[in-house]
Amino acid sequence: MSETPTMEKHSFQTEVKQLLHLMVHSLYSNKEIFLRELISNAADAVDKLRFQSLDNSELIAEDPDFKIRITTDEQAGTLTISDNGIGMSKDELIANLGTIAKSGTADFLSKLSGDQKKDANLIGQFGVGFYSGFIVADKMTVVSKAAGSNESFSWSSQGEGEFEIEPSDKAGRGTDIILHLKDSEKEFLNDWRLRSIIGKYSDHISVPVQMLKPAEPAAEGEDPKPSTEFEAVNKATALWTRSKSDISEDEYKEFYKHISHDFTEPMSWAHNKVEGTQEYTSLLYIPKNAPFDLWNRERSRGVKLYVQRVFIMDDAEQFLPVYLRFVRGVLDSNDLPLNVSREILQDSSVTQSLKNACVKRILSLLEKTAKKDPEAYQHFWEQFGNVLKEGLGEDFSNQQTLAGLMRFSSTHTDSAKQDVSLDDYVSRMNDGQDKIYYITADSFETAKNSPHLEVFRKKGIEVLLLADRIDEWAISHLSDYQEKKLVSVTQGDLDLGELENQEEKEQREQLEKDSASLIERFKAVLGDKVKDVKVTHRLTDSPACVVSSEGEMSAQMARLMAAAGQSAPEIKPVFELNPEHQLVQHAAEQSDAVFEDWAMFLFEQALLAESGSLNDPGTFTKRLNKLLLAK
Ligand SMILES: Nc1ncnc2c1ncn2[C@@H]1O[C@H](COP(=O)(O)OP(=O)(O)OP(=O)(O)O)[C@@H](O)[C@H]1O
Repeated sequence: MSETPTMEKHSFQTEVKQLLHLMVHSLYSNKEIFLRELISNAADAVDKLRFQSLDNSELIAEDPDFKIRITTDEQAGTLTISDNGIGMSKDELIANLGTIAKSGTADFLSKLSGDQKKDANLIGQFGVGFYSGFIVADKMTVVSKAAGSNESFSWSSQGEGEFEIEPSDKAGRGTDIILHLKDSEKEFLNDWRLRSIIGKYSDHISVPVQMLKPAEPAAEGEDPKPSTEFEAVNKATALWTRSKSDISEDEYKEFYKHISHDFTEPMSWAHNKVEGTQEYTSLLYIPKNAPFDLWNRERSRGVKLYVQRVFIMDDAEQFLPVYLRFVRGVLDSNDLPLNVSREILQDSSVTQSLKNACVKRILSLLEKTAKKDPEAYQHFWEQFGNVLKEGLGEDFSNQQTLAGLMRFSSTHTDSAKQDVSLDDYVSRMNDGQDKIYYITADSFETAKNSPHLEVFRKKGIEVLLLADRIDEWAISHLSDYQEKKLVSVTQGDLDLGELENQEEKEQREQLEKDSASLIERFKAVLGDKVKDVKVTHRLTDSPACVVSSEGEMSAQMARLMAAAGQSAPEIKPVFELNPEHQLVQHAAEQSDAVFEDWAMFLFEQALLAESGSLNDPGTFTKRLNKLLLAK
């Protein structure tokens, strides 16, 4: 007995519902992009089947010519995008067209403010994809038959809460996307309008996109006969295979949108054909804006891999390091086998040398942009700088190039904007200065106002102000730049070398001698709370500060580890005292009992300035009040 065909109703995942709603409203002014997205999906489906058919030619035996067809039905008010690609099973229809797999989506959507919800660029970050059909359609039907299967299914929805799925009787493999156009969107039935959109968005797709030939002009007294023959309306050559000089900027931009599903234009790209011992073509793009899930080091990344023009896989991450996870592009190799798998890629020496080449191209593209268009580079830095910083610790062979691409805040402007390069810094170094000084802190304000900077400010020595979470880790991997050591101003003994003159050195030594007994008094009170107590050379206006010892983990790093739930070693600071400061002199005049309060107070105050918090703020406040009231 044959089973009765049954219709099932399913609900969209909550995120899909939210996204659908936002998309229809925010992208309305760019509504024609739905066609680009659906043709793009159709081309991907063809690419996937072409790849599978390398192993199993049976899959395409009955219909070997890949194509995408766009047809309209004026009376029904429908526009259909058909492909003879890989198709979808019932389960795939439910999973692919009912959920969004990207992690972090719900979180991202819930954080959007009212204005952001209307921002096409933000919504566009998602890769608008299939759901964009609902911008112009009040109902979508998807009829699909997976390659190699006898069953086909029809999925349909009005783009609200639910979709329906039922068996269907589609003849050949592949997918038909049928858009039931809204009354206001009937312009998309117009042959000329469709051809112009396809020309604009889909020329570079290697699969032919076909439409019916225009009707033959009728002989006198007869009705024009509608054509039944199809013709390709796009160029149908893969963009990267064409020569650079034949490709317009707009074509490059459109191709980026096709491969990235990004709604905005790329910042820049590098297209290279390489012949010789290795033969490959790479077309790599740097996006303009960061996707919402850039922070996620596990997000899908990498390039689209082709071997001899045949699509092999999406997101081939072997060709780009994690710190370049924002790069999109295509790599077409002549040296890899067609049956290459992710496992083979992992161990292949071809992969390694292609990866090195891709990294070099991206870094030199960034260098070029930084030089030629500092404003664009600044925007890039604000979007991707923190990801690029990961490279300092992960890619030692390109570390110096990466360091040159970094941008920092510094005491030169005291602005939170990160626009100082190490080259800028080096070019401004004082006579006799042989080190690059930096400070790391939890926030820009803490860094900027840190007492550790006093002597540097007094002497006009620039210090880089580092306050991003990753900075401490990243900078700890960079020991020097252009043979200049990078030195933290909160770590180790401060040695200003030639920046200090003979007279200053002598004064300092004298002060150290004169303060020996005071230092001992402080040591007696602070005991094992500190590693040591010393006379400072860093401070001019503050009474005291804490520093960490050279070679030891910095306090900032220990805090980051603790915040990340890791066990960090207990770090005892070195307490540095400014004996010339009035408060320290006042403390020195007190009896031992009162001096104890002063010593503790000065110590805790220094901790506070350095870290922004104290373990026991209550006792600190009580002590402070007591000292304020003391006669
Ligand atoms: N014509 C088609 N043939 C086969 N599968 C398709 C087709 N259109 C869509 N799909 C499947 O549905 C999935 C979801 O499509 P959708 O356009 O929403 O997102 P996407 O293409 O994966 O990525 P993005 O969100 O970046 O656009 C695709 O990944 C694909 O598996």
